[in-house]
Formats: sequence, C-alpha cells, structure tokens
Amino acid sequence: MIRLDLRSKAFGAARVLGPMALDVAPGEVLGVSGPSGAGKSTLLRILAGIDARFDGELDSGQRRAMVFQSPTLMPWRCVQDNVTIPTGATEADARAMLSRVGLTGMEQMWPAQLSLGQARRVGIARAFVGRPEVLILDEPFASLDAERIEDLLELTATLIDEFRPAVVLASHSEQELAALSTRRVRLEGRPARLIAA
Ligand SMILES: Nc1ncnc2c1ncn2[C@@H]1O[C@H](COP(=O)(O)OP(=O)(O)OP(=O)(O)O)[C@@H](O)[C@H]1O
Repeated sequence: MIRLDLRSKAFGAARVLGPMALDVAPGEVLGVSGPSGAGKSTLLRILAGIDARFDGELDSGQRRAMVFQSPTLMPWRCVQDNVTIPTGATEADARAMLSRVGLTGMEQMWPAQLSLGQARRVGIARAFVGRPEVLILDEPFASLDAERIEDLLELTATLIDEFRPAVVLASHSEQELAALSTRRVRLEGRPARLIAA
C-alpha cells in the first residue's frame, strides 16, 4: 500500500510538485503520464523513499523496489550478484527469479555481455526477488523494440499479478500505460498537480 499526502516539493526556490494526495492499494497499478519535466521522476523518487526532502507524509510498505529507466547494474559483478547483493536475497532465490524472467544459464555473465532487453530482465528480477509491497517503475521499458516491449510487459504483468505489490508506473508510452495500469493520472502544471486521466 502507498499513501502520500504531499503539500509541496521544491528544488531550492523552484516548486515542482504542488499539493496532491495519492493512494495505491496492493495489486493496483497507477499509471502516471505527463509532459517531460512535469515532475514524474521527482514524484516516483519520493514514493520509492529515495527522496525524503519534501513537505508532507508518506506511508508505504517496508519492502520497496524500483526499476529505473537505465538498468543500473554493477558492471564488475555477475548477473546473479546483481540480484543478491543489493537485495540480500539468497543465491537460490536469485536463480529462481532469474529463471522466471528467462535468464536461466546467464547467472555468471557480466552485465556488458547482456543485450539491453536482458539487462532490463535482470532489473525486473532484482525488483521482484524481495517480494516487494511497493514497486516503482520509472520508464522501465524505454529504448527497446516493440517485440521486446510486448514480452517484458507480459512478464511484468504476470509478476505483478502473482506478488501483488502496490505499483506506480511513469511512462511516455501509451502502450505501456494501457497494458499495465488499473488506474491512470496525469501530472500537469507548475507546480504540478495530479489530474485523473
Ligand atoms: N536534483 C534536482 N535539482 C534541481 N531541479 C531538479 C532536480 N531534479 C529534477 N529537477 C527539476 O524538476 C523538474 C521535474 O523533473 P523530473 O525529472 O521529475 O520530470 P519528469 O516528468 O520525470 O521528466 P521526463 O519525462 O523528461 O523524465 C524539472 O524542471 C527538473 O529540471
């Protein structure tokens, strides 16, 4: 569950996010759209608990995971270590989750040996291995071709159905938002407000 009551978020004198309230239940996927620079990533960092410098209250689960626009893997660690080290998951759990995302046999490979689609799958395995209560997805499928996006959308939808985290997805892609969201909002204006979409 995610509950945010945000009065304001500013960078110095620049007020980016205005007053807004947000509730996301387990198993729900809130799709967030809005123009570039509206504040989607800023809002998602607050929801993920990465940015605590805002005026307001955040109430969310203990187990939080985030998938970013870039896969952000540690280049000097193998695929399996990239799942176990940041999460504290066991090797067995990491192998099982890597198998769920289609990477069986690639556990000992280096990130540089992976395609972008495979690297994104590692990011998804890393996010789900800890059975998150809250999952924040910030443009998680950017720069992939249409067929790979379809595959990853299907995989992500299956894992969300199974683990039922409260999910917030920010994307510019109507295809991604339509495929995963159970509810939609737009961020608009400066400071940005949430508008039902
Ligand atoms: N660390 C920071 N310091 C100062 N300003 C920032 C910082 N991070 C973001 N901003 C500003 O906050 C605003 C919102 O940025 P944000 O990255 O959240 O937008 P976005 O909606 O995610 O954009 P995009 O869709 O292009 O990724 C922008 O004007 C940006 O310049």
